[in-house]
Amino acid sequence: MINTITLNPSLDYIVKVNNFKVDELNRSVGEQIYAGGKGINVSIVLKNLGVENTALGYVAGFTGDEILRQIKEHDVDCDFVKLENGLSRINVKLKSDGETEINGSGPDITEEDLKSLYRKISKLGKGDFLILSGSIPKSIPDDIYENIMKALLYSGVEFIVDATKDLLLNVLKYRPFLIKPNHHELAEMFNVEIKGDEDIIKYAKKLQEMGAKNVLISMAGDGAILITENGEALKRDVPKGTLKNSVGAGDSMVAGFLAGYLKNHDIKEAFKMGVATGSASAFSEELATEKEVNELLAKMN
Ligand SMILES: Nc1ncnc2c1ncn2[C@@H]1O[C@H](COP(=O)(O)OP(=O)(O)OP(=O)(O)O)[C@@H](O)[C@H]1O
Ligand SMILES: O=P(O)(O)OC[C@@]1(O)O[C@H](CO)[C@@H](O)[C@@H]1O
Repeated sequence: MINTITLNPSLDYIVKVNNFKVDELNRSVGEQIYAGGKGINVSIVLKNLGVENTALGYVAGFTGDEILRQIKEHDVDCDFVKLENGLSRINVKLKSDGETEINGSGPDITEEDLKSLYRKISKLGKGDFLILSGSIPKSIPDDIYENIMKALLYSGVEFIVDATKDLLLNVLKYRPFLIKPNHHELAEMFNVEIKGDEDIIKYAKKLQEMGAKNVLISMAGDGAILITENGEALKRDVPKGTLKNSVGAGDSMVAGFLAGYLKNHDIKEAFKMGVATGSASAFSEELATEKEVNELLAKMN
């Protein structure tokens, strides 16, 4: 069983504005609304790649209803805790000359809601993967990811964690199967300036020493570096293509990596599939489809 947890899902409101100007009325030239949040994106891409999985987390209000409707439209199983109050957030992704994002803070989650989530994950066991992705709402204690992993420590569940700063650093002792910070997040975690691949490898290896089994550092259009469980450092460039929408590229990479790994447990194939899937999403308005991923895979060595 593969499960994703999105503690703070969103509706991503993608709005395109030509020559956006602050302090003026801008009119959009295109708008889309997609269910988002990192774990949900991972779930949708896994499903697109033929990997059955269940999306877990919290939803609230009419925005939560729309998030669930869209997840079901993607044919992804879901088992969210529905909050009694508040609204799932709307995250604004403004596309003009560059990409500007405003992510909401999300609804309040009570002790009882937390217990409901723990009840759902208590059924997981050996051979299952649990993907913990994204930020956590302010009302949840910030050791939630490590507590979830601690609760499942002897269950045999493998964890994938895509989070930043302490949220990520604090789970390393529970030996996640995979972590995927981007190179900016890596620099931020060690409070250093990263000047090139050598620095990336050096600090990624530190994360491995702290407990992570496989460390995948994404670098947007510059590809990715993987430190495998046996300490090998691998680098991949991205395939050629035109950037259309990078929102969810990192989540797609995580989904692609896992889908690739599940085929025959070959970590190099997983890496290749991760890069192809991240790029396929970056080259598409929506999240990558299997066809788009296969087209890029065919172009990669
Ligand atoms: N401009 C791009 N061109 C080609 N591939 C890209 C581009 N941006 C992202 N990708 C692909 O997606 C992967 C993950 O991208 P990135 O490093 O931006 O992740 P991220 O910061 O977690 O992204 P996000 O938070 O937007 O989902 C990259 O390693 C690459 O394979
Ligand atoms: O606020 P978080 O949880 O860090 O990130 C949320 C988010 O930006 O991540 C996804 C892209 O990776 C989007 O679908 C979503 O809006």
